[in-house]
Amino acid sequence: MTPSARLSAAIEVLADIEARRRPAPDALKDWGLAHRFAGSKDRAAIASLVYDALRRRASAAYIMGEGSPRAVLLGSLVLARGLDAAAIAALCTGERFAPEPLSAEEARRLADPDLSDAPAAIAGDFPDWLAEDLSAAFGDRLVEEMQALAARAPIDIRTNTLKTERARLQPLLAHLNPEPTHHAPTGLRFSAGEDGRGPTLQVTPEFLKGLFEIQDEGSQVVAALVGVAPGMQVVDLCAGGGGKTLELAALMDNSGQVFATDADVRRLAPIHDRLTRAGVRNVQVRTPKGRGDEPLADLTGKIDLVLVDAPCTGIGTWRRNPDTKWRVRPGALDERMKEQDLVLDRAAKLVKKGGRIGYITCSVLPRENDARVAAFLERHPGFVSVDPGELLALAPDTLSERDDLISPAGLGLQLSPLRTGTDGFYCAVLERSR
Ligand SMILES: C[S@@+](CC[C@H](N)C(=O)[O-])C[C@H]1O[C@@H](n2cnc3c(N)ncnc32)[C@H](O)[C@@H]1O
Repeated sequence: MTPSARLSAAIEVLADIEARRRPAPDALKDWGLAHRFAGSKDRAAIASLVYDALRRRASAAYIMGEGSPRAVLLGSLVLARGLDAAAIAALCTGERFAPEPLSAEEARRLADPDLSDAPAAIAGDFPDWLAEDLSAAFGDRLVEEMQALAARAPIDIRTNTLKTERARLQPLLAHLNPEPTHHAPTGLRFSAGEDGRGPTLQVTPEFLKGLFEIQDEGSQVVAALVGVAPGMQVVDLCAGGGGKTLELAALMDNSGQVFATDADVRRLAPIHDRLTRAGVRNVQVRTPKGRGDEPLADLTGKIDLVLVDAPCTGIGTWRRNPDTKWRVRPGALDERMKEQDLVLDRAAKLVKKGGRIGYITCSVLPRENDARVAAFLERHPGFVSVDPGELLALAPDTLSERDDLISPAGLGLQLSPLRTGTDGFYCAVLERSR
């Protein structure tokens, strides 16, 4: 396919997403099935155009003066890819599969993309209804923070230290140009190429041998801050597919015990293969046997550390999942907050005296973060929150002096693309004092 034909295809996919309110991956898959002549490079390039357009949907519509799929796509070529009006006009020839030529109005707007008077929700590309929450999170750096969350994300991996070390892994992947991550001690980072796509790491022999896991650097950092150590009895209460379980096992050097579970058995299912591939030997998976089953009943009051990698809106991962930002609704936020309270209450039962809960979200909203911790402390007077200064002391050297990472109500730490070059992650630790 020509670059112009890919633009037309991306406009078609954006129209489908809008008309049928579909998740972007589903719409892209359908397009691929209906256009089997398109090769994998074409499909990847179209996906990248669609994701760039979704990342900048509000600002692209603003500079173009309208929100049609074509306008958003054209606007995003300027905002996300730095193309100028002449380059875009050269792609929009109207010939064969190319988009129609630019109108005079489109050409004028593309030549002068001005966001200086745009409201914060437009300049920062986020839904209006979240303005208050996000202002509470970021104060006068709101627009800068949100623009960083609307940029493309690199791909990070975590070296599986049960099998190798970063200095040995990096040369094996040298053909893909990884750089050591700035903060996480065992991470490597791959930049996205010109088209916004990173390397397909899952097909490398090193991945298949379990030498690394794909995991954002922020996720790597927060899981290491909750104070896990070899020999501990640990519960990973929201283990899902096991991303953090694998990191816990590595940090514990395969000693002690991790009990991994999740309310959703389908999400938990892939964990078994991942544990095997990674050479993990200290994890017991506890799969619930139907609704209402408590597979951890025998562990009440016995656990040193319960990791709560809580269900959340995922706003901190908007760089990677830009369509979710336009689909998240206030009702979903309310639901997630209820689940967060429930899962924290469940964790409280498991912790022994002097033991801890590590509460993690990939959100930047204080209502999912500090406010949930504060509400938990109200409900559970036997717990205290660990001073975030102590968490910083455990952090890699590059972060240990970063008081600016302390969350707005001072109960935890907040990472973000602007602050730490990672996804947006929150982390707080609660200790059982009696
Ligand atoms: C952020 S995801 C976990 C991701 C996972 N830890 C990883 O690193 O790949 C949150 C998980 O919480 C689970 N969950 C929601 N409510 C729960 C509950 N009450 N108890 C246990 N798990 C719950 C969801 O099914 C979901 O898999």
